[in-house]
Amino acid sequence: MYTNRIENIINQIGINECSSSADSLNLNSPIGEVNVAKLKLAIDSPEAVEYKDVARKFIRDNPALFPREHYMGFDWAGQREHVLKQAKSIATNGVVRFADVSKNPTRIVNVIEIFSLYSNNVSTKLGVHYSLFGGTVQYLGTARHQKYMADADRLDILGSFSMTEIGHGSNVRGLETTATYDKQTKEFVINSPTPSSQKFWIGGAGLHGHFTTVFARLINDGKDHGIHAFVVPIRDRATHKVFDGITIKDCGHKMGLNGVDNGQLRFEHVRIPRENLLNKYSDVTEDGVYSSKLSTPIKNFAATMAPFILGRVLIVKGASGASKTCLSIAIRYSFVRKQFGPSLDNEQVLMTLSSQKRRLMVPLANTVIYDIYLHKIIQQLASGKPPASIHAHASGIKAIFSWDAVAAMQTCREACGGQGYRTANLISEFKADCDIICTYEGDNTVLMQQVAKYVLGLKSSDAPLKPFTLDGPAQQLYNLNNLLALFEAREALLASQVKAMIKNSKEKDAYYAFNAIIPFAVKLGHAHMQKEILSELIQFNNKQAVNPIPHLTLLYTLGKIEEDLGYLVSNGLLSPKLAQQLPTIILDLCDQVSKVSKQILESFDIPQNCLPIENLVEDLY
Ligand SMILES: Cc1cc2nc3c(=O)[nH]c(=O)nc-3n(C[C@H](O)[C@H](O)[C@H](O)COP(=O)(O)OP(=O)(O)OC[C@H]3O[C@@H](n4cnc5c(N)ncnc54)[C@H](O)[C@@H]3O)c2cc1C
Repeated sequence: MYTNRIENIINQIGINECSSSADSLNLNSPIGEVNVAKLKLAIDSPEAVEYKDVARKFIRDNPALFPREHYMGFDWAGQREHVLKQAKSIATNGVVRFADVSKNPTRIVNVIEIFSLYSNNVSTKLGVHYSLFGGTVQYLGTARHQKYMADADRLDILGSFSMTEIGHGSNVRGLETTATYDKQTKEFVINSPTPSSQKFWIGGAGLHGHFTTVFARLINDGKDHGIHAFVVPIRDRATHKVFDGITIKDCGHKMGLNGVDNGQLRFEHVRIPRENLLNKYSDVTEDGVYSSKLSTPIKNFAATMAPFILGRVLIVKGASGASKTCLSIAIRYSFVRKQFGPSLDNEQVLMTLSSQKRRLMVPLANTVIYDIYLHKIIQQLASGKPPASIHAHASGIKAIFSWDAVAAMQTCREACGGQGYRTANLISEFKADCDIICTYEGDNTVLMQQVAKYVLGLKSSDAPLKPFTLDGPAQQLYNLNNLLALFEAREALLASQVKAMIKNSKEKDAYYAFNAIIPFAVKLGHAHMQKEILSELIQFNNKQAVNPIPHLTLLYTLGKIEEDLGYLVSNGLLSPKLAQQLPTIILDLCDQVSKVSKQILESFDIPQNCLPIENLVEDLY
């Protein structure tokens, strides 16, 4: 039935399956006509378009809840209350649902993307509750934990996720909070043994939360079994009073996301029932026998981190929504704002400037390409049996999309000149709210090392290097398969260089040997992700050539090659002659994409109330 629904949508829109291959796509010719409906379906994905449209409709139908002034009329406390009101209304109307976390992740991640077209405050408030709290309970819990779900679904109770401590952020294995089993009372005792073990930054716990999932070291009979997750009630549902033994402080005003209440939590010998251990993988019997389905504490730890995959996809969706709105604001402005021209009585709009096209079209291409790549990760997640690669690839796309999104928002701000700095024009709000996505749910620099370690662990990284140089006429740079071969050769070379550096390191200890080469590992992570994305996009374009996605794929790819020109040329992977031609090819592509950029923005189908009230320039013209 589900397949039929997708086929129906495809038939209605008339997507031409398998009409051409990336080889035969002539990317050295102008972009043909753009059909906005087809493009929307391709970017949103046939599986998700229906879900996204439900969320779009909800925003459009509720202008009082989603005013075009966003949070400008509120003080800090008022903003938090309004974000809670938005989240509750979304929940009670069934637009976001707990069951989707495990049964239909495609729905929840796409719905949340649409709310981030409006603001990352509301999408984060929802993401923390549904994906971090709900995901932990659903992925790590068992039938005995389902009792929380019905109330939590309607946001009658609010959940949070307590992993980070003041002393340990990225290094989760170093957490100090303890959960000691007391077999006399059949309870776990949750304790913050040191000042540095206080939970910090816990989203949703500062003001509103009733429950939190605490990540703590499970101690049984004096033995430390490593990090496990526990459901801990923190506030009384009826009185909202914080329970005895728990101290909660507000983390204070932040650079952004001030509609989300982040809290600091300290536990002093807080007792919870034995059953509150999320026991999908490990358990302690009533009489105190610990068992685990996983053979080692490291494997148990890895399983405990599983909910992060959904969380990371949600973060990327947040970056995607915010980027689309900011790009929409900046590009629309560039089509109306006039400045300079051949004469004073013939001033031209900003979008006629080659520099404006160059700055805005590359981020626009990146946003579309990352979005399409994400379809694959979401499908893997939704399959219920994701491949082993999903952890590395969800981490990798989270890191590169968030880095590029934050850079894109700065570009959008500058592209609008002084108007970009005006709060009412919203870019500053998105920019401040999104900055943190580079750090939370895994710091990007740390995540990219995980991608590198994944690549270094692949058998293919031991294969002998094949000589490779991309050379010849400029036409070579228009062929996506050539560019994929270039990306494959770069990844293989980097992997062999990183391996050699570690092997030949003067450091005896493996930790220090890796530490000495982290920047190269991060570079390898980028190289791998760029190759994966291009490979996926070639397959996508081969199946359905929807204008202008093949040209956007080329622009994304050439942009990434240009960012790494030094390495590619100095290592002989790209000829200096082709490297010289690259900037003009990119500029020409940006010019072409700018001509269809309004249709691309239309395909994002951003509800009007997500956008600034005056479209920046109506004041002026
Ligand atoms: C607004 C906000 C909301 C949050 N919400 C939550 C929440 O709901 N629940 C929760 O549990 N946590 C939450 N966090 C915490 C967040 O996940 C952590 O901030 C994050 O994991 C990074 O940890 P840290 O801040 O301690 O930075 P650190 O880990 O101390 O990192 C500091 C710097 O050192 C670098 N670094 C660290 N280790 C390495 C390494 N091995 N290699 C290279 N570089 C390294 C990092 O790149 C970074 O630049 C939130 C944080 C914020 C700011």
